[in-house]
Amino acid sequence: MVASRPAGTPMSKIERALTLTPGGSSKSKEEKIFVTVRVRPLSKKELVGKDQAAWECADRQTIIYKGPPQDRAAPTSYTFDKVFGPSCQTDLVYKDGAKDVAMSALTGINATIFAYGQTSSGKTYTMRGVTESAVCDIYRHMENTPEREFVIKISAMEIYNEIVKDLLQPDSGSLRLLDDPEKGLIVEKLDEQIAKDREHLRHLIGICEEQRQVGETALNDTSSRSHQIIRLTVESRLREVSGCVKSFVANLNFVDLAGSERAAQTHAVGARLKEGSHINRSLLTLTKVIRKLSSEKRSGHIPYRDSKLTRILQLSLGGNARTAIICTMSPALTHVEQSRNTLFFATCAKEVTNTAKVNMFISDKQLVKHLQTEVSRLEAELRSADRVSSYEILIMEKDRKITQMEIEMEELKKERDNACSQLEELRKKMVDNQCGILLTRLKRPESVSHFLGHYSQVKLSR
Ligand SMILES: Nc1ncnc2c1ncn2[C@@H]1O[C@H](COP(=O)(O)OP(=O)(O)OP(=O)(O)O)[C@@H](O)[C@H]1O
Repeated sequence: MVASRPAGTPMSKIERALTLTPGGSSKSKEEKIFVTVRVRPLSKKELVGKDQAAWECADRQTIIYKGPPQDRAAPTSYTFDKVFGPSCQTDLVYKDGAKDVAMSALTGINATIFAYGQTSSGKTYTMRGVTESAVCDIYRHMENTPEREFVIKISAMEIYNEIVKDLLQPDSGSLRLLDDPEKGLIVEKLDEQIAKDREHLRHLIGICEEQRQVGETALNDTSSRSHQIIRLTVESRLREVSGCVKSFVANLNFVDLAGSERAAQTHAVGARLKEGSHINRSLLTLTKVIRKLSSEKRSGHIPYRDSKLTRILQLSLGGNARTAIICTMSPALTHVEQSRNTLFFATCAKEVTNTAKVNMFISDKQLVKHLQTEVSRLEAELRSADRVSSYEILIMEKDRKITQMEIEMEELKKERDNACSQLEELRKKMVDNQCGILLTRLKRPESVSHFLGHYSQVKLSR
């Protein structure tokens, strides 16, 4: 069975793909997107402006509005898989909100961690920590699993004004998205590098972050103006196995989205305003996709193709991946409208179901080796089959001869029986003839004594 390659994996050595569970059957697991909300502390600016904290985490899953009364229709309480308050460290956000999903990539399951929220709500702050922790855990797992050989590759892109750029090769210009019927979506010419070790991977991630478009807005001095996707491709296979070696291959995406706010709130003009419209187009499509996927009847057109962001992340939105979304928000009362938008997005996202599979691949090299072994085995089988069939022909020939002989014997028996009955008749006739002759003679008296002697002889002979 040939399966599609994880979307966006650059053209690599993997050409043929199997989508199988480790047990061998092709199974997929349905699972809702794991949605968490992180509320950051009030910022210096907010404190100076005497802003008020309008949100509180009531327990580990519920966030409640505790500001002055507002629109009656607006909910005052929201429930998610986890909520993290202002005092929560990123370590815990990672452990409870992303680790389980991220580590799936080590067993061949595509995984994506998103950060969604308005500008300055803490997306980049959160994603940096989450990525760092995930990298540590990946290398720890590799060290603790010596029986498997791992290869970690990294590629990274940003979507800025609906243009896809390579963060590892900033001079490569705008990259095209191609739809491959077998491999899924491909980001053409996207550079992919093999991480030699943990430090090298950290270094490459650092390069990506430096390259990202940032700008100053009214809400954030170093606001990320683009959507950033750092993609780790995790390949692994057992070191010592004979026969066909299947590898686990999965993508692990760390997605730091641009701010979800309205342009007016950032007082954007000129370039920032243009960015805002493009950012919002991508985020608007993301929201539409999430809303459509979360609706009860999921049928109908899902507008993945309306933005680059949703095309690239299609698998993570209702497809073959496990996904966690960390929604970040400011506790400030002044941002309550944006925070409610974020919570509405999070509410829809938690209704989206993904169907993740274990992705197993056989490289061309491995496949050729396996096929050669298989051909040799079949040839040997064929040779022994030849020997078996020559014996079978011999036995069939003998059987045929036996049947022929049986038929001949049957005919011979019949012939013998016929001959016997003819002989009997002949004898009868002979006796009758002799009796006739004797009766004629009996009419002459001199012959009586001769007849009696002869008659006793005939009787004796019968
Ligand atoms: N949980 C937190 N604890 C302490 N400081 C935080 C937290 N979250 C964010 N910050 C601080 O708030 C500021 C804005 O955060 P960050 O840049 O991560 O926001 P963002 O959502 O990525 O914004 P943008 O969309 O504009 O890029 C930064 O100075 C960051 O250090």
